[in-house]
Formats: sequence, C-alpha cells, structure tokens
Amino acid sequence: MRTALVLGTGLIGTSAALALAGRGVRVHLSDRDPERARMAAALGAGTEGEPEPGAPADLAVVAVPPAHIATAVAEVQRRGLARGVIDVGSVKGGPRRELAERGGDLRTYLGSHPMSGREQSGPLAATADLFEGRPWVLTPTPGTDTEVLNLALELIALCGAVPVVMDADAHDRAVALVSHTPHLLSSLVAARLADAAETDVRLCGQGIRDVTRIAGSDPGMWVDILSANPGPVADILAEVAADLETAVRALRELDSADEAERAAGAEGIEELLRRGNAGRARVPGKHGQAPTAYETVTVLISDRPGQLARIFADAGSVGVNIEDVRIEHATGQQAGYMQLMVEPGAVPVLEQELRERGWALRT
Ligand SMILES: NC(=O)c1ccc[n+]([C@@H]2O[C@H](COP(=O)([O-])OP(=O)(O)OC[C@H]3O[C@@H](n4cnc5c(N)ncnc54)[C@H](O)[C@@H]3O)[C@@H](O)[C@H]2O)c1
Ligand SMILES: O=C(O)C(=O)C[C@]1(C(=O)O)C=C[C@@H](O)C=C1
Repeated sequence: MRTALVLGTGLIGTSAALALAGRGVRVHLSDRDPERARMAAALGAGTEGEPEPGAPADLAVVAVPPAHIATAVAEVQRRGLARGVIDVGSVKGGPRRELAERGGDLRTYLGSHPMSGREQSGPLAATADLFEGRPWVLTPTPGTDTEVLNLALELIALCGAVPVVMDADAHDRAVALVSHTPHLLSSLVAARLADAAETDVRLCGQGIRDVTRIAGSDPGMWVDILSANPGPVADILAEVAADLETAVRALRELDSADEAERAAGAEGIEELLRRGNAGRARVPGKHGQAPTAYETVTVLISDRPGQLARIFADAGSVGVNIEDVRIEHATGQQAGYMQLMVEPGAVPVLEQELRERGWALRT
C-alpha cells in the first residue's frame, strides 16, 4: 500500500494513520472538523486534505461514529477518493445494510473492527501502537473484491494487529458479549459514585478503578454504538439481570438469623464468584494467546521523574521481560506500588536484583 486516506481523525483514525505513516505509507487526513485533521497532521500522522482528483488513494479508512459510516463510505465511493474502502466501526451489520440501501458499492467496501481502543477520544489520545497484538475483525462476503481484502490485510499487518475473519452479524453478537455489555456494566457501577459522599469516594482503590475505566468514554459515541446493536446487548443484559437477582437473594439469605439460610446464601454467592473465575480465565492473554498466569512482584516507588525508567532498566539488566505493569497510587502520598507482571520463573532473580539495587518490595 502506497497511499491511504483516513476519514475521521479521532482516536482510531489517527492511531491507524500514525502506524501507517510510521511505516512509509503516504496518508491523507480528513475530518468533518478541520481542526482535528490539522492536529493529526501535527502529530505526524500524514498530511491534511484529500487525494488530488483523479489520483485515488489505495485504501480509505473510514473512522467516524457508527451512525455516519454508511454516508461517509458512500461519499468516498461517489467521489472516487480511493480504490477500496474499509470502516473501523464497533458494529458491522447495520452500516453494511445501510450502505446497501444507499446503493453503495459493496464489492469495494469491507467492514472491519480493531478490538482495541481507549476511554478517551480525539487525535491527542491516539498512539501508533494502539493495535499491536490485538485482534482486528474483517467481515468479507463472497462478493468482496480480493484487492480490497488484501489491502485491508496489509493495513492490519502494518498496524501490528492480528486479522480475524467473521460474519458481520456474528461479530455484532460477539461484541455485545465482550465489549458492549461490559461497557454498560462499567457505567452502571460508576453511576453509583455520582452522588456518593466524598468521605466514601476518597477510599476508591484499584478494584473500582479497574471496573470503571471505560465508563469515562464519550456518551455520544456509545449511544451510537449501542443504537446499532441494541437487541444482542439487551439479551445479554437480561441474563446479567437474572444473575443480579440471584446475588441479591443470596446476600439477603446471608443476612438471615437462620443458619441453614445463611449456608444457602454463602453457597449461592460462591457459585457466582466461581463462575466469574471460570469466565475470567477465558480472557485471552497478549497477542490472543491462551491466558498466561504471570506472577506479580510489587515494588514501592516514589512519584519522581525517572523512577519508572530506572526500574525497567534494572529488570532488563538481569534479562527479565516485564509482561505487564500496573500502578497503584497511594492516597495522599507522593508514592505508589508498582506491580510488575513476569513469568513465574523470573520472580526470584528479579526480586534479588531489585533488593540489591535498593528497591523496597512488598511481600
Ligand atoms: N473508541 C474506541 O475504543 C473504539 C475502538 C474500536 C473502534 N471504534 C470505532 O471507531 C470509530 C471512531 O471512533 P473514535 O473512538 O476514533 O472516535 P473519535 O470521536 O475520537 O473520532 C471520530 C472522528 O470522526 C469525525 N467525524 C464524525 N463524523 C464525520 C463525518 N461524517 N465525516 C468525517 N469525519 C467525521 C469526528 O469529528 C471525530 O474527529 C467509531 O465508529 C467507533 O465505533 C472505537
Ligand atoms: O479499552 C477500551 O477503552 C475500550 O473500550 C476498547 C473497546 C473494547 O470494548 O474493548 C471498545 C470499543 C471498541 O469497539 C473496541 C474496543
């Protein structure tokens, strides 16, 4: 691929553009809001503006909210801005049907969806490595042009992602389970905090931060996403509601004076928690591999420049690969705990090295 047009230079469009530009693709950047295209260009994601008339880009990447995808794809096709068009929307069935209704060319259009994102929007939140090692769904049909499919596969490779081919409606049912329902549940938990007392909220620890991160997303975008996939999400939410009723009943039993009822309540809750363990164990690890059981080495760090670089360098000096990291910030102190996730075999050597270099470890 030599040239690409990215239409919609928000989080996802600019991230893809940064990855493409970084690998030598000439990227044209366009957005309904010209300031956003300018900002993406200033970040090094390409040049602002559309391809010259008569010189279409190899591939257009439409990265606008789901409600605008079909119109934007049809417009790119009508104006001949690119030889093939993909979109990156979170929902696949609806936009495809809408494009068909508008008389768009379904042969040179391919619906896609990178399974990676953030709770922030806009070009300033974009990063070139956003899609590294993540699944990127493609929904070709027997009529899809082979050249467009190949260009999409090339784009995914340039972004470091892993292609997954699916039927559009099967994709929508799957993301209802792994993305859209979790999003709503995160918002529901976070909503409990909106009017809570300050004395309660100040106790927030890592657990609630993990559960509510995605509740910080743009409501406008999520109304759009959920409006394009309401049925499958409502089906799963109804199942969650049944589990919630079971949980409430079990908790009321735990509160009972009757010993047998308390035992039944404990059994009910334990069953829910165990099902949670079983589901959590199925979440794939890095690069879509089976989940790896990493061990955690927890180190006290002070909130000063250079601390993170120093700890990574110290781990690297004994050949230990940090698989994942998490920081637990201490309330009211310029310090925190840094959790370093490593292969179990690497724990003794990492702990010894860090102690020798003066780090305080939490045991
Ligand atoms: N945010 C995520 O985590 C995530 C992950 C994967 C896929 N997606 C999908 O990617 C798409 C973009 O989401 P985002 O998070 O980058 O949103 P964003 O709000 O950061 O960016 C969307 C951009 O599209 C522009 N835009 C809107 N309508 C337009 C139009 N008709 N023509 C040109 N530009 C237009 C907006 O000005 C904005 O700059 C959505 O379809 C979303 O479902 C989002
Ligand atoms: O990590 C996040 O912030 C996301 O919400 C990303 C996430 C997801 O649910 O995994 C959200 C919507 C997208 O369509 C794809 C990815």
